[in-house]
Amino acid sequence: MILKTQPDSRIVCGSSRDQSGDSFDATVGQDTTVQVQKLTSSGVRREIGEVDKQEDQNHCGGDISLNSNDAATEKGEQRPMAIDKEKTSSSSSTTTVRQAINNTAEDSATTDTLFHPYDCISNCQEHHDAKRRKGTNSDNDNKSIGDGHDDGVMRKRIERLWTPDRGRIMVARSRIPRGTFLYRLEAQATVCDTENRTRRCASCFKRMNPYADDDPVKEVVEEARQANGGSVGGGSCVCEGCEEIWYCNQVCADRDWALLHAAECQFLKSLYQGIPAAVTSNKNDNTNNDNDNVEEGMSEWMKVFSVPHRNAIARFSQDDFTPYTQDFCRVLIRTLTHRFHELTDPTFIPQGLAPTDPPYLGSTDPDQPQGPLPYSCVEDLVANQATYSKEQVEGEFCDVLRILDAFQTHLEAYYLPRLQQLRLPHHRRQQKGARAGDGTGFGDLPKRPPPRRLLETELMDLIMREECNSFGMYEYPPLPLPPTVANNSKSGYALGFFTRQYVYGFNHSCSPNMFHVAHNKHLLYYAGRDILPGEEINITYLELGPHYRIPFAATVAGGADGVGTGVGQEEAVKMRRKSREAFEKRRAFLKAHFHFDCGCARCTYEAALYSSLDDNDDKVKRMKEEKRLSEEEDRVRFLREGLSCEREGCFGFYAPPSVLRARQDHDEDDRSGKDDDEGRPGMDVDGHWGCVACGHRQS
Ligand SMILES: C[S@@+](CC[C@H](N)C(=O)[O-])C[C@H]1O[C@@H](n2cnc3c(N)ncnc32)[C@H](O)[C@@H]1O
Repeated sequence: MILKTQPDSRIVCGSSRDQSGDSFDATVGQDTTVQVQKLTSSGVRREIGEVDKQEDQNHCGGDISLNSNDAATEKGEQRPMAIDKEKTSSSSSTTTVRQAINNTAEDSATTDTLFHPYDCISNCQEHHDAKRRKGTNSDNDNKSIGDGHDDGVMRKRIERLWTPDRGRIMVARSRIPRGTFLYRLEAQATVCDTENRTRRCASCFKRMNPYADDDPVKEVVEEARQANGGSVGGGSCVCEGCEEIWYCNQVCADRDWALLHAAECQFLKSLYQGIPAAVTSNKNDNTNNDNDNVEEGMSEWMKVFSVPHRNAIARFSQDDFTPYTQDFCRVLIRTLTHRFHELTDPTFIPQGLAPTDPPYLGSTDPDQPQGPLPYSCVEDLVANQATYSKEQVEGEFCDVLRILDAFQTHLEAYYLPRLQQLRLPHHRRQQKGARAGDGTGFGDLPKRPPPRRLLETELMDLIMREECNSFGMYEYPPLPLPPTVANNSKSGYALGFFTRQYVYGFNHSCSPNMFHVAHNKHLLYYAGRDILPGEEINITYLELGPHYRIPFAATVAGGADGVGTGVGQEEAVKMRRKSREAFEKRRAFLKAHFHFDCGCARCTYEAALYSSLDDNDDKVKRMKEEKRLSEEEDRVRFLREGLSCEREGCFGFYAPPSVLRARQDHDEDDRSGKDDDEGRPGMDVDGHWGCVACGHRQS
């Protein structure tokens, strides 16, 4: 593959835009109605379509100099005015955030007003289809998203409020019964993680030839799959262009090519396969130090990048990047590709869910594309700028920023001029020839101006937003746990950057009421227990399985002081210590990975618990306090245990039959539906909750 561009191509930077950050105006009315209005440059509430399009078409010349030292601090997040703290602070898992909500007619939940997800789906589907038939689907095009999502049924059931300590929160407006399968969601951009690039299809994310020969997991998985009558591998193929991205079959390869991969293919190739060292070392070195492995023109092409850009690219290819940073880069490359498509050729964006469609529209059909949302959605995400260390910003983030900036150059200089040719699948390109004037139509390209580039400050914001809003997609190893995963609860296979409000909108809780499980390229959401009107809806950002499944305090304080659980004092102290360690570990994990101090109900409760014990030196008093707290904790057993699978060694959690079925549907490998002694996931979905990992039924 030859990459050529004008040697004098310059990197063009965009017109500067208001970077002052989002601001909110939150007021609490007499009736305790909380209105959160976004006054923002990046546009959630406002009708931004026209404005942003216009802005994005403006671009001005000018060399970009990469100096991102101050990028992280450029955009300070303005915190909105605090709303009534009493109404928003949560003290228990069922805290009513907004009492007034309960009293309105539409919220007084009776059984028949409770929504069943499939009712919603069919209603929305009809609405959507009707619009399509009338050809009015485009009426969504310029609508803002965010609150714009809240149409129809969803608005009645879940709303978004603001709290000063945890930002936007999602609150149930009516009861959501335990087990309700709420929706199936696709990310803005998803990539198979580095380890799974050859195991999972980069388009549908189904498992292909699953494991390397020397991987001990292979045997276990293979056996289980064969027992289920599932097929393994077959028909997988690698992209002919970069030879880095794998697909389960040619259809997936062609689909991904047309949607995304054409834009990134050559760039990924240079990221993975490297560029000649001589080119990276001297900006002014115009000699062609062609390395045999480098295709003709490649080094010429790389000269459009500045030395820092080339060095960053070289670091990626020399494995100076951790696998996670590589994945992180690729997911952002895909996000930028979507933006580029949106701005150069909106008709090209597949007709998936419109921004204003409720996200569960696609629930019944996992093959229905949900499509990426407009880039303005990304600008609505939290970035937690102040929480990153200088080293991280100036090191890893800066490298990623340079790679993303180089990718923008690639899109302008290489991809845009060849847009139509490149979108043809490889084999069709060969047939068509696709030369200008060859009569195929594919070579006659209209000249388009490149869309406005993202500035380096915007790129840095994007990187930070991805850090706070991406979710690992995990699969659960079958029992018995193979040695490689014995100490590792679950193994990630993909990284998804979620911009849909109904994913990123949910805050974390260490005692969640909503659960999600990854299935191929989707996340499936369901209510883990009854969610009451006014209750905040939370998911968990971390593994709440065995690592945190600790004995609850009723047993902890039992035995010796007469609570009667049979646990001796020594044992009780040990358990208490374990419980405290788990608390500290969780908080440290959330701080390190998601950049916030957890303020969930469970952490608030436990923090108070441990500090009251610390303060209490008197032994008798302390034991009394422990007993009191233990009894209290007993009531919140669920908070500790969640839905963790009870089976020894299993890291899964229980899901309702509808979710198990959804995982099974369209999963060719599991189609046989055979039951298996080891309880493979989704094998038995006859009305019982089962573990997503081992299939064990909840007792
Ligand atoms: C995926 S976003 C969730 C939505 C977010 N509240 C918003 O306003 O966009 C994740 C961010 O929400 C905040 N957050 C989520 N759960 C939290 C919790 N339990 N305690 C404090 N902050 C939390 C943190 O700033 C975190 O980085």
